[in-house]
This record gives sequence, C-alpha cells and structure tokens, in this order.
Amino acid sequence: MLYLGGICFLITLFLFWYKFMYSPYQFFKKFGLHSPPTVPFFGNIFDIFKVGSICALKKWSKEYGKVFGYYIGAQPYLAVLDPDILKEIMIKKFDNFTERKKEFGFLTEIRKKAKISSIMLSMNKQDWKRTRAIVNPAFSAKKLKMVSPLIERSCDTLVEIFSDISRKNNGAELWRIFGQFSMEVILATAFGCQVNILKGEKNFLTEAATGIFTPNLYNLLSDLCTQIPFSIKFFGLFFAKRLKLTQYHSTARNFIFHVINQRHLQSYKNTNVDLLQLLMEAKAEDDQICPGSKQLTDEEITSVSLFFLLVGYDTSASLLGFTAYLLAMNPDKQNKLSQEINKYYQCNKDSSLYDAAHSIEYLDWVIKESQRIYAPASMTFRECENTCTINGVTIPAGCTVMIPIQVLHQSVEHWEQPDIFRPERFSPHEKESHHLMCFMPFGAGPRNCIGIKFALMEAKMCLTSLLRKYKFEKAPDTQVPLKTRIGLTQSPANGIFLRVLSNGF
Ligand code: HEM
Repeated sequence: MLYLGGICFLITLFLFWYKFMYSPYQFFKKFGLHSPPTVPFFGNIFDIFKVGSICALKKWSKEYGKVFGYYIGAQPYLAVLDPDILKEIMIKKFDNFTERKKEFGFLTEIRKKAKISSIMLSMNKQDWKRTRAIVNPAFSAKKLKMVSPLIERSCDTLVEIFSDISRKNNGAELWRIFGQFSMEVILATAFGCQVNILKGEKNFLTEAATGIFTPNLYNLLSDLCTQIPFSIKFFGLFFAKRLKLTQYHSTARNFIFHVINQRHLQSYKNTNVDLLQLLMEAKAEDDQICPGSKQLTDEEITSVSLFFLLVGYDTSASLLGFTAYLLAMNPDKQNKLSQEINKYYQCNKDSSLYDAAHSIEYLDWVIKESQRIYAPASMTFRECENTCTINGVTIPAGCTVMIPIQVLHQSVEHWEQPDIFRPERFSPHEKESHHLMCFMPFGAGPRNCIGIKFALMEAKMCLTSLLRKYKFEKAPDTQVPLKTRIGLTQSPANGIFLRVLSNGF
C-alpha cells in the first residue's frame, strides 16, 4: 500500500513538473526558435528584473538574432527586431495579426472591480473593428483643426505658468506640469470639459492617471499566474479590493461616468461633435450589439472614454517632457528651433498657432528625433491567429509577438550614433536612409495609434508657444543621464527638472 502511495506521489510529482516546469518552455523549441535559458515557473522574469526589459532584449538579440522567444512565467513572447518581418506582421499580413496581447490576470480583475470592460488596446478583432470605425471620425484633420482653439487656450495658460517658473533660479519639475497640460487638453477636446487642471482644479485625475501608468509588479505577476489560472481569480479577488491601482481606476472611471451623465442631461444637442458625442450617438438600444452594427454598449462607452483619457494624457506628457530635456541638453539644436519659430512669425505675423506649428519643418524633425531617443510607447504587441511562416521564420498560432519599439529606435545597425540627438536625421535628404519599420513611435499598420495627428498637433502647438518666449536649460537638479521607467509606456523615472529662461526674442 505504502509502495503504491509512493508511486502515485512520484507520478503526481512528475506530471506537475512536466505540466508546469518543462512543457511550457518547449513552446519555441518545437518551431525551431531560439530562447534564453529559463527558470522553471518564472521563465525569464529574473533577467528582466535584473537589467530591465530593454537591456535584456538588447542582450538577447545579440545572442539569438533578430527573432527569438522568451517567457514571462509560462507565457511565451516572440520578440521580433527584423524590420522586414515586422512589415509583414503589422501591415501585409495584418488580418492574421489583428489582435494585441490578450488581457488577463490581475489587471482584468482590477478593471472588473472598477466596472471597466475591455480597453481598446486589448479588444478582440470584432469589437476593435466596430469601435475603431465609430471613433475614427473624431480624429480627422478637419475635426482636429476645429478643436485647436481649445489647445491654444491651454497653451496660453502654460505660457503664464512658465513665466512664474522663469523667475525661479533652480527651475521646476516640468513633466508634472506637461501632464496637467495634456490632461486639460484631452478633457477639453475629447470630452468638452473645460477644467483648469493647470491652475490646480481636479488634480486627483492626473494623480490617478499617473498611478495607472506607473509600471508595477502586478503585470508581471499576472503573467506568472497564467500557469495556474485559478490563482489569478484568487489573488485578483484578494488583492483587487486593497490596491491603490483599483482606487485609481475607480476614480478615473467615476469621473468619466459623471461626464457622460452630464452630457445626457444637457437638453441641447452638442454642436461640437467631439469624441464623447460620437461614442454616445453609437449607443445601442438595450445594450444589444447586432453583428456588423456600428454600436457600443454603455459599459464600452465608459471604457473607451476612459482609455482615451488615460492614453491621451500619459504619452503626450512624456513626449513634451523628453523633448524639453533633449533641447536643454542640446542648446545648439534648441537655438536653431527657436530661430526657425521666430523667422516664421516674422514673415507671418498674424498666423494662428495651429498654422505656425504645422509649418515649421525643423520642429517636426525635433519631435521625431525626441521620440526616437525616448519612445513614449516603448513596445507594442500582435497576437498570431494562425501559424504562418514569414521569411523562413515560423510564427506559431496563439503566440504573442512583441515589437520592441524603443530597441528598434536605438539599433546601431539602423541608426548611426543612436544616442546622439540629431533632428537632421529626419530631413528629406536623410530620412530615406532608415527602414520605415525602424522608426514607429505610433506603431504601424491598420491598428496603429489612432491619436497620431492629435498628439503631434498638441505637442507642436505647445512647443511653438513656449519656445517663442522661453528656452530650457539644465538645472542643478537635472538628472543626467535621464533615468526612465519602462512598462508599456516610457516616462521619466524621477521627473524632469529644468530651468526655464526668457529666450530674448
Ligand atoms: C506621443 C503620444 C502618443 C504615442 C507615442 C502613442 C503611441 C501609441 C502606440 C505605439 C500604440 C500602439 C500601436 C500599434 O500597436 O501599432 C498606440 C495605440 C493607441 N493610441 Fe496612441 N500614442 C500617443 C498618443 C495618443 C493619443 C493622444 C490618443 C488619443 C487621444 C491615443 C490613442 C490611442 C489608441 C486608441 C490606441 C489603440 C489603437 C487601436 O488598437 O486601434 N494615443 N499609441
């Protein structure tokens, strides 16, 4: 009896080892793909902890080439750094790679607790097609020009605030201020809410949004728990109630809910057809979605709105902060940009801020070069629907392709002296020399960032109005080199301290 018990125990142990510790890590081997050695149950999580995801990816690509696998827990990721293969995945074979990484684990539980359904980043093919078609018109060039006066209003407030900062010798932390600016802009343009965030109103919103985007342990833990699915439910339920992250989600969601209710209560029809109006007009009767319809449920309207609020805030704040930092560290480039802005206004005295911002070519190069050095969205994903072979590489069905935007932007193979800030790389004369897929701050293909034109308009208008009057300079507290915090997005780890001076024009 004891003998039989012993055998049963050993068999159980073997099955446990096979299922959780051996078999998951054979995934890439089966398809002839290389991957770094793994630690059972944890995969390559410790390598990432040790040096950070970007350094780990750079190191692995040196050892295993431009396509290799790695594991977070038991979750397999295929990192692709080959621009030709990326072009196939993101553009040519988009139908087979329409979805991103599926959302699971703690974050789903946290969102459920805050009554938020699937966000647009992780929507499945059908829901994404339906939602994107509804939202697209809000981002047309014509619509964006219509909302530009709202951005100009926040630019004017920002100039006032910078006037105060320019009197301080030690400078100020600018990333937070750019965050308030971008929150104010997205609220006004997409939701019709004129809130003076820059003057201190509703600061709890920027706090919640920052909290949601700060990379945290839970993303990694989520992936770890995929091996034992019930643990996600268990830990998710246990932690979700107690975490600050849940509170942040609830705060942001409640605010959006309030804005939607206010819009419902307005007796007149909103004439400025903003994003929220488009979403609300797509509301399905009784929350029933018919196949092929262009409608949204109530919960989807809240979730999509919330996502736009968050994503519009975080990435734009980082873009502005990183650009200010790079200009401060490269005074010759900053001088050139200020001169170009000044020259433009000398010839076009009555130009609108919108027109000025879109006419200064050098500004466009500066913003591109800033995004190349510090990509505000450091990575994106695509899920492979059916196994396929691209340029001799087999990509298994169900595999999550990881597209390391920041690593591509820093590749020595594609960029000469990638650490040097040189906006001229993007001049018409030079830009042909880099592969299209080695520069993709907004992703690529049909599922790229929907907010490209909006984000660029906002950043260009903001920098034009600031650099007409001020220049950025290194302050005693400026961190050099700048440390960044990398999750799905990239932001400065300890803010951006800079001095602001009048530029004498
Ligand atoms: C500097 C600012 C921004 C950067 C760098 C950025 C970057 C990105 C990237 C890399 C993606 C993934 C694209 C892909 O997978 O191919 C994305 C998706 C997305 N972004 Fe942005 N973004 C920015 C600003 C914005 C703004 C202002 C909005 C909206 C107001 C926005 C809305 C979205 C949406 C809705 C998606 C999901 C698109 C989809 O799944 O169809 N983004 N963004």
